[in-house]
Amino acid sequence: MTTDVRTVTEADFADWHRALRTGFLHEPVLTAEQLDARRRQFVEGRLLGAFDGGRCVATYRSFAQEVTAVGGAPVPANAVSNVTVTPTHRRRGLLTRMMNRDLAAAKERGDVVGTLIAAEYPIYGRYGFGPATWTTQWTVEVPRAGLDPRWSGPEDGGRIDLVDGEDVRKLGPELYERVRRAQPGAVSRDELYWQVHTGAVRFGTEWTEPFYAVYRSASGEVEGLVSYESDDNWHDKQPHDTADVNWLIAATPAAERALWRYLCSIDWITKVKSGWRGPDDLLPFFLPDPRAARVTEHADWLWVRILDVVRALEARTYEGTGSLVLEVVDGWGSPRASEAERGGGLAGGRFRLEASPEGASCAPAGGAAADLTLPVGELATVWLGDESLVRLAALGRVREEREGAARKADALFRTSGRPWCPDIF
Ligand SMILES: CC(=O)SCCNC(=O)CCNC(=O)[C@H](O)C(C)(C)COP(=O)(O)OP(=O)(O)OC[C@H]1O[C@@H](n2cnc3c(N)ncnc32)[C@H](O)[C@@H]1OP(=O)(O)O
Repeated sequence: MTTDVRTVTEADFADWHRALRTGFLHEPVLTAEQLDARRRQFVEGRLLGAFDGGRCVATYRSFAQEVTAVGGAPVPANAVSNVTVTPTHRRRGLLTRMMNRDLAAAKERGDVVGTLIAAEYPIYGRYGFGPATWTTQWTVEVPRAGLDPRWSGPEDGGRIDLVDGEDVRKLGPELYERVRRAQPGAVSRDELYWQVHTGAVRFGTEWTEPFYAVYRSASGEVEGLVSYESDDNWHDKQPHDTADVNWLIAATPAAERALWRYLCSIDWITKVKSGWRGPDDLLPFFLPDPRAARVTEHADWLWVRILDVVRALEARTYEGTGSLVLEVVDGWGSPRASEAERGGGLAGGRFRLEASPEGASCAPAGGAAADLTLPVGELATVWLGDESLVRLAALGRVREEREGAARKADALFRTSGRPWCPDIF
């Protein structure tokens, strides 16, 4: 019997969710209320499923998103999520079929990139995605940090107040818009994001009501928000509580400093777990002893798939000045996929990039000699400025066609701040 890959209708929704939960090894059945909450994510045509004898055995969802390019421009993205194949149907090419179909549709629609957060590193490179941002978690040993225990609020005239979820739904969206426009790699959030992350809409995962704190500057401007939980951990008649940060967003270093300082000042808290931060986060250096902040996790985070090289390269800014001819190789190599299914050539070609701090142009380079040859996934890896072409050349992942081209390209592509995506989706 053939397995049919097709778009999912409202009638398939419960079955599709059962397959999704099964693929992620979660309890397979959702309550009617949880299903209703999830219906808000339903967009006709953007959910795919594979069906075997009428039963859903694979899931895939994409949705419209914007990702911030270097310099702050929002770039239209096809965000990919909810990818699962039921264990009984794995390694028969179902993901490949869904991915090919969706990326071709995204290209057709005019999306510039695809984005996703990869569950496992080896899955998505074959489809032309590359890891474009990284993330780090720290655990701060508060007693070792060297902080003054008498601290009772920001010294800069700002203030910190505790608020509830409803306040966060009011204050968060505007603050986040400011944050994401200044943060390459950050992605857009819709209203549902704020509802889910403040417990107003429950998708079926466990919910513990967190604490929320807001930082306002001396002039009363909302500049930072944090959501955190604590574990009520006492032993030997001593508190050993951990403040576990769900998320912290700050539009200014002052807000960031004040919120971390606040978390490290809470009585009973001996550890602060930072949650997923950008790898060059300032947190350790807010502490008199930065070694009190130990890196506990470090991993690739946002993966990008370039769908339109010209628009992707023109959307970002460049700190250096120069001209480069790039041979971008596209097409992936699943031996089981037919040529039509592979979708190779979605974005490949030879392009000339002329860049300077004043602006950039990119156009097909015709027969001009290439400076660098690189797979489309490696272009994604350098697009947000986080990887070095010299390193990629040393690894044999890009090829210099002209000596010194990788160093020259680094001078254009690399950025002073590292990209970061605060979200998981
Ligand atoms: C954005 C997100 O949603 S991330 C979440 C991803 N989902 C999960 O991790 C849930 C558990 N895993 C799964 O459901 C499945 O294993 C999937 C979705 C990752 C892969 O689905 P499949 O249908 O088995 O993939 P498919 O058969 O199309 O595989 C294509 C190729 O990728 C390879 N591949 C697929 N998954 C993996 C993996 N986890 N690790 C290494 N290689 C993989 C296959 O071996 C195959 O290679 P080949 O063509 O050279 O033989």
